[in-house]
Amino acid sequence: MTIINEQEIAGMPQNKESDIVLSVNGVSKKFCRDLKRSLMYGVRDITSELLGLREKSDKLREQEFWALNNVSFELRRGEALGLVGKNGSGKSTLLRIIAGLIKPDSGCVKVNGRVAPLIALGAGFNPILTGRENIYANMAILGLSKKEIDERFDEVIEFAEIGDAIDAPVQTYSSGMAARLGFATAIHTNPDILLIDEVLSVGDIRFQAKCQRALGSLRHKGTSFFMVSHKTQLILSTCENSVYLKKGRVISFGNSRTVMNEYEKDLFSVGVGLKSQLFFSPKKEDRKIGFELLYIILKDMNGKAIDSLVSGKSAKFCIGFKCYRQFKDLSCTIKIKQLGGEGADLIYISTKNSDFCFDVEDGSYELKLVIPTNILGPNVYTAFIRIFYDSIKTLKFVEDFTFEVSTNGLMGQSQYFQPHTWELELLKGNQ
Ligand SMILES: Nc1ncnc2c1ncn2[C@@H]1O[C@H](COP(=O)(O)OP(=O)(O)OP(=O)(O)O)[C@@H](O)[C@H]1O
Repeated sequence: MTIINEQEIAGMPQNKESDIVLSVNGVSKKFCRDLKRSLMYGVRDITSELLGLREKSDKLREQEFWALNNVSFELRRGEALGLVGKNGSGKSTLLRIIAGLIKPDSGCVKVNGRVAPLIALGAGFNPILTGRENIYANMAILGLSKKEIDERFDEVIEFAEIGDAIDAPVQTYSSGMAARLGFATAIHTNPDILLIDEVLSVGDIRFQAKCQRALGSLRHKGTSFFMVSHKTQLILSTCENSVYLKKGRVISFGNSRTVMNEYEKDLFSVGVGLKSQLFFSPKKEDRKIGFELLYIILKDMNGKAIDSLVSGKSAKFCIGFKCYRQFKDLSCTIKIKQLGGEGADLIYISTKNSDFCFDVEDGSYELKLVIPTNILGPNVYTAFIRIFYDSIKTLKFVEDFTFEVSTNGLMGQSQYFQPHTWELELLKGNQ
């Protein structure tokens, strides 16, 4: 595990015991892959616990695995801590343990204050109770008195914007409505710690913006966040520090930018290098519109597929597609930015800007963007590709074609490759 020097962490309060609102110490949790076996182990464990025979075991039984393995970190008052890791790395399990929904097999979680979970929104609701009843039940579980709930109730329903549905059973709600109510309930408990599991991707854009504002004002009041997100941008803009989990273990903990770099390098470098090839399986709707995107591949100038680009070298960005009818004025735009990088696109290329819009008939095609010199420095990049016709009608877009640019050793620390030649002239006056 890499722990980034605390002095390096910008804006992080100094390590005072009273500042720590959440401390996770050596937490491990095992699960069983086989349901029948899992039930059998469960019954055995409960029986031996009742008989006082159960010992905490650090051994795995058949089909068991560690979903979390000796996880430790701390969250300070007012801090936003990100939690990243590939699918299945144990993020939700960790949040569920912190929220007290499941027990760890070993280790402990110390919480100093009130924890409000925004986990699988709406999941905490009882479906047969009404929205109103669920607000009371949920807020009471989080430790609010009846009087406190009465005082906040109107604000909760105003925030949730679910109108008369407040007196209907939650099982009649759409997932968006349940999400609104879940969010409104959690933030109005004035939590010390908010556990957020990809919550901001739920609901329409206007509601997401409203959630962002509400979260901003909670942070001003000193609430600490522990948030899971697969969105690099969100983690970097919200969280000073992050935890990177891999197969249940903490790989690094500290400054978000450093942690995200490590995570993304792992995610996209897959050992020897990221294979920059995307193949798409045909979808029903593709046949309906008459356009099927087949693949996106990087190739060298001889047409051989390559895994990454090299700074200063030539390459082709190849997009394979199949048309089932005629399309006039087919166009493509490619926007490239550094993975996890903020701000504007580094490169924007459009067939329109090169007057290269074309008509296609029924058939298979490969559109090649020929790059005589790759100016990008060594790093991982992501491309947004859009294919459209008749100037504006989108046929397909691919949001995250990720590729790596490596160096042949000549680039050093340079961010871009400047195509160049050198000249030496002997000046006459010096003769
Ligand atoms: N109740 C359970 N019984 C058995 N295995 C489980 C259980 N809950 C989670 N797992 C397994 O534990 C591992 C960690 O799961 P978890 O949901 O915590 O991962 P995650 O990082 O949140 O994944 P994602 O990003 O896909 O949400 C996975 O292999 C998952 O299949």
